[in-house]
Amino acid sequence: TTSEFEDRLDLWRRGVHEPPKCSDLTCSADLAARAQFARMLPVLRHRGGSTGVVEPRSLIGKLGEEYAAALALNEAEHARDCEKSCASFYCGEGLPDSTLLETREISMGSVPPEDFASMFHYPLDLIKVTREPVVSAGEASRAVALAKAENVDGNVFPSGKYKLGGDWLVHLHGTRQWFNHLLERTLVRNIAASFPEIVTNASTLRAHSVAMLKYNSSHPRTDVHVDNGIIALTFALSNRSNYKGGGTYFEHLGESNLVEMDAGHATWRPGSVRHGGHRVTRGERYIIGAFFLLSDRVEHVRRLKNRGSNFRAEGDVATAATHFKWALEINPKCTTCLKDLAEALVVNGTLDAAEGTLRMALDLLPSDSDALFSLGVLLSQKGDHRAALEAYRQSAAVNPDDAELLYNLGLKLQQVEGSQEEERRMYARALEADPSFAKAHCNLGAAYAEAGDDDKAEHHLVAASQDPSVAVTALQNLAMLYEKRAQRGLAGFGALKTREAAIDVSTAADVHLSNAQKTWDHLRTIAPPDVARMATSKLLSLLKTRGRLVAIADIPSAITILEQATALDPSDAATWQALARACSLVGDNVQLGMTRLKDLGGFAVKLVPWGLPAVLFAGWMVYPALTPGFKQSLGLESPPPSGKTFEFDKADVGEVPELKS
Ligand SMILES: O=C(O)CCC(=O)C(=O)O
Ligand SMILES: [Fe+2]
Repeated sequence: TTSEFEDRLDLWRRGVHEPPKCSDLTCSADLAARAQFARMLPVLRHRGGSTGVVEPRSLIGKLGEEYAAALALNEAEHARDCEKSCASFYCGEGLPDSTLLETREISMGSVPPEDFASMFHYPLDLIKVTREPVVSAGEASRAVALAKAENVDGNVFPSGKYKLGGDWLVHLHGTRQWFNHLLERTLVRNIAASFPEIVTNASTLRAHSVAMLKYNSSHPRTDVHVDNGIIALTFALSNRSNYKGGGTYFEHLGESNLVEMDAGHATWRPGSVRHGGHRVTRGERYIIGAFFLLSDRVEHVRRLKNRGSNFRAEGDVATAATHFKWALEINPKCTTCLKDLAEALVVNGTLDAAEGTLRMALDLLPSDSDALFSLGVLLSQKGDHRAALEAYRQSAAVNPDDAELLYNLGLKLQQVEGSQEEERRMYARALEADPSFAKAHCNLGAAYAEAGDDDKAEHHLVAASQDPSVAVTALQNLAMLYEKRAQRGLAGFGALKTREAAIDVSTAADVHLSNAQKTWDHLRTIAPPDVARMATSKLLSLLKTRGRLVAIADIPSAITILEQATALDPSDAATWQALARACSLVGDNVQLGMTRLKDLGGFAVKLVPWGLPAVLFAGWMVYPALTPGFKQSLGLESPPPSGKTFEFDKADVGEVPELKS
């Protein structure tokens, strides 16, 4: 029927070339899978999508001398990179008798390659996956062994915010030799044959940025990203039985369409398709990733964009934006250029223009989780929190275990919907994705503290306090948490009838107060001046409370504590008074207490109302003196003053603010 035909056509355009097998039971499942393919829409909308692409040199008249100079710089860089490639990697036509491998083809989605876009045509079935292995599994495993002998595992390899094991092949001499043979034997001719639109001759391929990468459960995945070359290769070296998870993830295809390859298989594709190494949960997965240049074609779009990013990194936003605009003049559908430009516009404060630019990127590539994330950040900055929440939600639907995204989503859920449980769930998911994510620890700790789950709150706040980026907020929350615990322990203290009971309760509460003291003290040493001042005043009031509380069981310790308080603030009369009382009780020797107090200096004489005979205070400290006045005089009728309001603070760490590209 027509609708079946359309379904199949949709699937085919998405690279699913074999129609779903339709027995009664599986048919509905296939349709459900197809429903997931709503990302298909832009392919239809942007059919014939390379319209507007312009030959770079033809723009010199319009864009002027600086642009012409930038193109010349691109050409010089390109020539240098090609030369460098041939110094390390095979440059030649490949063996003439190497047979062409059979591949299956998958659509790269709605947006053609960023460079030479007009040369490609829909359905853009440009992701090639081998149907037969390029080398045997045995040879692949020997290559890994060779690289291991060359210490490939000794290095950490960053991919955005994630890390993998692995190393560049230029550092692994033997492995590089093996790879070069492979280029010569099969890869060069096969890759060249896959892209007749742009590869004039197999000898124009120039490999660069070639690395062996290792995934395992501690280094599980890459960011979703684009590769830095017109053509990219992923070569699988481990059998699928060696690991769980893994595979190459293409964002426009979704998690249910991973490209999974056994050892010896490979995929090659345009570098600009958004993809990543999918999460490995067990075992080890080795691959080689390689990018290719074409010696007779300069990738002006990619090079302008990269140079713009370099200017951006140096803080020159205006020049960066000019480069992104130039790249967009050549190819208006360069989505990474649009995202980079949006970021530059945000820095310039032109938020509406930035939003328009981001929405153009999303119109071309609605499944771009980074563009959705950036839109969320942008809308949040514009104060449209509900729309920001929606953008984060959409981003999470595409990229469900991105730590920063889940974290921002958690914040926004709480802010917009007041949903504390959902908020905690998102922070917890962010920490599953990245257990060392300090902001998520900080806010999850605060969220648990708000919910009254003290143990979990303490665990996460302690973890966050180790990281300088959030330590100030985390320590503040942690100190308040300890005070809150002490305060809870002291509830009903005023009604206790025996000294023993009072000692039990106060000793238990003092564990928390002593933790709070250490925490405020730590905070004082690391915080900026205004927070340090606040921490000092908190510490002071805490010491006064502790002094009174500890005095019930242990007056000499109370004296030490109160002395610390007077040292912190010698102008506080009440502290001197409490110290005088405590001193006067040491060994029931009022005289000693008086002497001690005088020794402490002129302040005491000035501030303590000596009209009251110290001897009268003697009775105060001996619990129980059962009159309410007695307890009041200790300041223990009500909970400790330093912890009356608990507003756990998340605002300081805020949303992750960077727009991504
Ligand atoms: O591990 C994969 O499958 C993808 C790795 C990757 O991003 C690449 O080879 O460029
Ligand atoms: Fe990649």
